[in-house]
Amino acid sequence: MIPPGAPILTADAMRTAEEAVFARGVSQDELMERAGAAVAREAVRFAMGRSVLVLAGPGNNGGDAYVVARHLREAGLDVLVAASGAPKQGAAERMHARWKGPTTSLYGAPVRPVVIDGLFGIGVTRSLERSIAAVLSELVRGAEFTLAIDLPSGMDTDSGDELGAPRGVNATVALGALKPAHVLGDGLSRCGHVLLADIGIPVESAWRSVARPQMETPGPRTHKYSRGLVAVVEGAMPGAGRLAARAAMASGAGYVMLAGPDPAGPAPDALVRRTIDDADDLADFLAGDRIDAVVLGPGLGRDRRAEAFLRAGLAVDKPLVLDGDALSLLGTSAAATLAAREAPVWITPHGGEFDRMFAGTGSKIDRTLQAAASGATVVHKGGDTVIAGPDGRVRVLAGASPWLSTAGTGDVLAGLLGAQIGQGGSGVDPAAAAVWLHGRAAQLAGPAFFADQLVAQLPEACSECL
Ligand SMILES: NC(=O)C1=CN([C@@H]2O[C@H](COP(=O)(O)OP(=O)(O)OC[C@H]3O[C@@H](n4cnc5c(N)ncnc54)[C@H](O)[C@@H]3O)[C@@H](O)[C@H]2O)[C@H](O)CC1
Ligand SMILES: [K+]
Repeated sequence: MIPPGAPILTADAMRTAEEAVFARGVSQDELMERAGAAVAREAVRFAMGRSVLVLAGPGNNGGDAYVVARHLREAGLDVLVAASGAPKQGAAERMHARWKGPTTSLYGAPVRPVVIDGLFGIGVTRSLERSIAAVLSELVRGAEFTLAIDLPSGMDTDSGDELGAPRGVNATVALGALKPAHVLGDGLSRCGHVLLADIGIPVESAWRSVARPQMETPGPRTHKYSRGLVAVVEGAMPGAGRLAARAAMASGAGYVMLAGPDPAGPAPDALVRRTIDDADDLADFLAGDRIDAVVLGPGLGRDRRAEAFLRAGLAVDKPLVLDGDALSLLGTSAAATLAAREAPVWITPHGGEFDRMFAGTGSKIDRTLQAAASGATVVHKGGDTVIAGPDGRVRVLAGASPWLSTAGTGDVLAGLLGAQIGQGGSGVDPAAAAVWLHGRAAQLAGPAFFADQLVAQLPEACSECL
């Protein structure tokens, strides 16, 4: 679980926010006291009277750990601190001095049922030494419950890559804001439940975790066209287009049309079908006044006709979702092609498609932002779905159901996104709404579902947003 709608800050941005608080006259000691007290509140709840081992490192994460230890001891718990070298300066040294309970060295520490991990937080700059990683892992494995302060020790804060962090941390208290490591990559499995503690640091960020969207119940004057007409272009694999169309229908679109060479096959009667013979025909159809959004790519194919359909779609002056085969056809010229288009466009690549389209460096957030500089809003899918807009805004949905890894769920997302943009909205907002609905429908579908069953859960997911 990741707190929804929460700001995400890099390590540098967090330090800048922290500096601003110091500049207003709050001392480093005060901030560390707040951090330690916030973690201790959670730790007391989880410890339930069991004895606690607090791991304290050499920096400020260790400073927080000494504050936690003091509070837990005052709460009557049996607390032992295991230190990897005493902090030598600043607030951390003063918190160390205030600790009056027993201390042992990290290497001699006994296994205890509750572990508080305060070895390293956002200050990790390199992989943990093998001996430290090994003892940390052993203590966590031996514990019944482990709570990490800010981050599990041994995570790269900005990328979510593990640098020796243990497996098996049950919960992490993020201090002041989420960091990318709470929502990306290895962090998804290493942090456990993520709790966010407000320690009085005002944070501003264009990056946030995805929150439940607000949807509107149709009013008395609403009609099918005002709820958005979504045109889904069908291609070589008609089932994909039908899934996208049905997802749009089941998530609030007023009118959905399926257009292609042979738009037959099983689908609801409410789905309007339109036979399109060639790309010129498609261009004429898509130019129709009433169409609000176009979805192109699911099951499109990669032959010459598919290429011509893609060109026709790109030329249309309407909000456009490109998915699946359309992304493969864009290939390495994606950035240039998308930049040349003036009307809004969303692309929904999974990791493999993304890597074939864009180079880029840095974390998944950095790379997705670089791709969005093309002018497209990019929905970079995965266990950590990163949405980035050309305006620099980022939304991340972490920890969606792993059962989504089945054929057709991407087509469902493309259709959902078509319905969202057909109702207006620009950039990351409709994409975040579509991604939330997709993730929620997957939760509702439970295990071992297939894509059609995901569509069946969409009305229920929508009802939670009204
Ligand atoms: N977010 C806030 O505003 C607040 C954060 N607090 C806590 O402070 C830590 C960050 O503290 P910092 O001192 O910058 O870094 P760390 O404690 O994470 O570690 C620094 C320490 O460790 C050494 N080091 C780094 N990498 C390694 C390594 N691989 N192996 C061994 N040693 C390593 C480094 O040289 C330093 O000596 C943050 O996470 C919060 O927990 C505040 O207390 C409250 C405000
Ligand atoms: K830690």
